[in-house]
Parts: sequence; C-alpha cells; structure tokens
Amino acid sequence: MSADLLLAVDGLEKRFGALKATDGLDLEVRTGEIHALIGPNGAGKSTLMKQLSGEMKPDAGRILFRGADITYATAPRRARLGIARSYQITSIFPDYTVLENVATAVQMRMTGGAGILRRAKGDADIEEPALKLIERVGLSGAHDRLASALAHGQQRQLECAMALALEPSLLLLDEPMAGMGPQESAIMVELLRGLRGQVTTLLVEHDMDAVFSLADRITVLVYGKAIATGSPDEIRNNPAVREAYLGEEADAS
Ligand SMILES: Nc1ncnc2c1ncn2[C@@H]1O[C@H](COP(=O)(O)OP(=O)(O)OP(=O)(O)O)[C@@H](O)[C@H]1O
Repeated sequence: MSADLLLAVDGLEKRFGALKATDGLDLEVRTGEIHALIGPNGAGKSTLMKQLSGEMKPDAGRILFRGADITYATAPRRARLGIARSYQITSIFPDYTVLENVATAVQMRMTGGAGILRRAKGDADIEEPALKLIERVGLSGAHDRLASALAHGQQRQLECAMALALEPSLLLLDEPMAGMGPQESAIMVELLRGLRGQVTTLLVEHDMDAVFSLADRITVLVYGKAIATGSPDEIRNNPAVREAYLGEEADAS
C-alpha cells in the first residue's frame, strides 16, 4: 500500500435481496485530497458511505484504513481511528448555543467521548479552540445564538465545525449542500476548499458545480460499481461517464 493511501476499498459488496447496491467496488482515497463520489440516483453512494462509517456491514470485500482492515469495525471504533461522518457522528444539540455545541465536540475529542453530557462552559482550553473552529466555518458572529435559531445552511456549517473539532483523519460528507440556496452553497464550497490538504475528505454531492470546482479526484458510481476515477477534467471527458451520468444530465437540461 503506498504511503499516501489513506483508505482503500477492495471488492466491496452489499446486497439487498437480489439487488447489489455495492457490486465489487474498488476505491482509493489519498491523504489530503478532496475525493468526490458522484453517480445517478440509486447508484449506491449512500450505501457505500454507510459501510465506510460502520453503520452498515458489507457482505463481501474489504475496507482498509491506513492499511488496517476495518471492514467489520464498529462505528465508534472507526470514529476513534479518525473517521468522522459529518452529521451522523456529530448531531447538533438544538437548545445549545453554537459555542456550546462546538465546545461539546472539542470536549468529546479531549476526553475520548467521556463527559459529553456536562455542558462545556467557561473552560478556556475548550472555548478557545471552539471559537477558532466557529471562525473557520464562517459562523463568527453567531457563537451565542441557539443552534435551533440558525438558518439551514448555518446549521450545516455548525455540523462541519463539530466534525472538525474531532480532528478527523477522514471526513465523510454526505450531501453537505443539500437543501441550500446558492449563497449558502457558496459559503460551504469555500469552507470545504479551506480544508483541502488539511483534512482528507470523501464527499457525496449532487451539486455538480460544487463537485467539479472542489474535488481533486472524482469517482463515478453506476449500479454499485466504480466506472471511473480521475481528475475533474478526466471525468468530464470520459466517454463512459458522459454516457452513464453527465450525458444523462445534459440531456435532461
Ligand atoms: N435498506 C435498504 N433496503 C433495500 N434496498 C436499499 C436499501 N438502501 C438502499 N437500497 C437500494 O440500494 C440502491 C442504492 O441506494 P443508495 O441510497 O445507496 O443510492 P444513492 O447513490 O445514494 O442514491 P441517491 O443519489 O438517490 O441518494 C438503490 O436501488 C436503493 O433502492
């Protein structure tokens, strides 16, 4: 396994009855990259993400993280190894402020998950990094607002701050722009762009403008198989991809 390989998926399979939602899938994610997963509806993107986070067990194949086999590791174990799935692992507490939410996530990392029910308040060791994260995701002015009072896009920014508080080695982001308007999407794109080279990110996203402007590499899934992996330009110009996916979109527009 080469040194810059963080995650390797090898011949992964997941069946639902007769349907193979993941069908002999191979995928490699390199350290530091933003790797996007795209594909038509039902291609198996969410099913793959669930198998990577540990919410769903594969039927066959292997998942290697830093060379170690985690195919059947539990979700908490993967979280401890540094795999964070944005809003599965870090759900927002609606009646906490932005700062309290992020401080709780910082505290969770510091204590390894213990003591998360105690509100993290007034502790500079926790609040300082929390405030830095809040600034990093673009929520500076909103630190004392209740999470429930935030706009949808701001709640997604908050989720990102909480996922980053865990200092993950691999961030799994499932449709971070879903339900966002153009302005909110642009903020999220900038936020994710700022993570390039710092946090390895596997991104499932339907917003093709965002994907093609952000991703270092893109893998295209069709019927549970990876039909191509490459740079945005390589994917844009790949005839099989155009036929299977992008061409379909172009026809529809
Ligand atoms: N729990 C389940 N039981 C049965 N079939 C399922 C289950 N989850 C997913 N599927 C099926 O597996 C296939 C892949 O679904 P999945 O949600 O992973 O696709 P996707 O690429 O994420 O789609 P979308 O872009 O619409 O979110 C689909 O045919 C779906 O109907």
